[in-house]
Amino acid sequence: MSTTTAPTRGSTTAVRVRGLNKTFTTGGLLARKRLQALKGIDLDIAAGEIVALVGESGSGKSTLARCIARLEQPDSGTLEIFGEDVLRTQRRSATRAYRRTVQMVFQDPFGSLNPTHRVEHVLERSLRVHGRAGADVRSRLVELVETVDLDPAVLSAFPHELSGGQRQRIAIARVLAVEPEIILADEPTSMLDVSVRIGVLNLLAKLRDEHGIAILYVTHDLASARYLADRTIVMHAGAMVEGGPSLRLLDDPQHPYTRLLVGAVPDPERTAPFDPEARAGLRREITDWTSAPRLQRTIVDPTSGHWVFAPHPTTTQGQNA
Ligand SMILES: Nc1ncnc2c1ncn2[C@@H]1O[C@H](COP(=O)(O)OP(=O)(O)OP(=O)(O)O)[C@@H](O)[C@H]1O
Repeated sequence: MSTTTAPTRGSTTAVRVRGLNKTFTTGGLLARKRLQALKGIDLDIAAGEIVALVGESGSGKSTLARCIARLEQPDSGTLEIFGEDVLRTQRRSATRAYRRTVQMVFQDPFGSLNPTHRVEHVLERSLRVHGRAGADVRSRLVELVETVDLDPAVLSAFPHELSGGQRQRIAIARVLAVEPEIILADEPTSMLDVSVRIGVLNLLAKLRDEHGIAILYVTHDLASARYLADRTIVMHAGAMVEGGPSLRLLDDPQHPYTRLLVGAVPDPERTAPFDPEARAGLRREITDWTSAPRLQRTIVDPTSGHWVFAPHPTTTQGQNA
């Protein structure tokens, strides 16, 4: 893709994940522990779509993004990028060719930019490394910083001379220099001041709308998922428990874990307070749901595609009455 052209992939599926599992082994010989970070993940992201992945810390969001970025190797499952089964066809993880299509934006705009180089150098290097620099490098650099809504004057600045929000925009410009079709944004605004977060979210929306980029947006922040993402998927303990169009899902959460997350968001319009007892009740319900003998993906609303991973009706009789 070019940063100036409209979407080219139409409604194609950019990312298709099926049955992805990932286990981490930690500790020494005598205290070895295995942790299943991802349990049978299925996920589709269309070109020109933003999907938010929400859930508490440790639920597996980053691990999933890193598996799609091929920074982690899953134990099993398939990962298709525009229909290509990449775990089979591209044995080596995260090759340069792969990174031309799939790019990751990280949380920390400080850590991701080399402090000793001017912005111009950082962006130019990305263009050259990925073979995207032509004779018109200078105009390409200007175009890149303008795409992320910065003034071309920033090209001569060092990272430390920029604000956090400007730095994250430069990190995104560097990603765009590669002309990716898929961006995995792992908490891209969590280290930024609240006042500049919305600008970065709007930039991601612009990349979806004007450039047709498929975006996986990993966040703790349900309000930003509601604002930005076409669909939201909730992860709990390595599994996807509920998903659907963001507004619908967050307005009518079904899974007790989603209800717990939604209930924890401050809401001046809520009449009843979200008290500790209600929270404890939801925690008990989560345990009942997740330990049910038979769980199934249940469609909540066929029109919107809102679904929840719920106990099979025949297994819940007598529970949670
Ligand atoms: N390299 C690793 N080695 C061992 N365990 C890991 C590794 N990476 C992640 N984990 C574990 O896998 C689980 C999922 O972690 P992950 O970072 O994906 O969660 P997360 O939902 O992204 O959390 P956060 O929002 O805090 O980033 C956690 O229990 C974490 O400790």
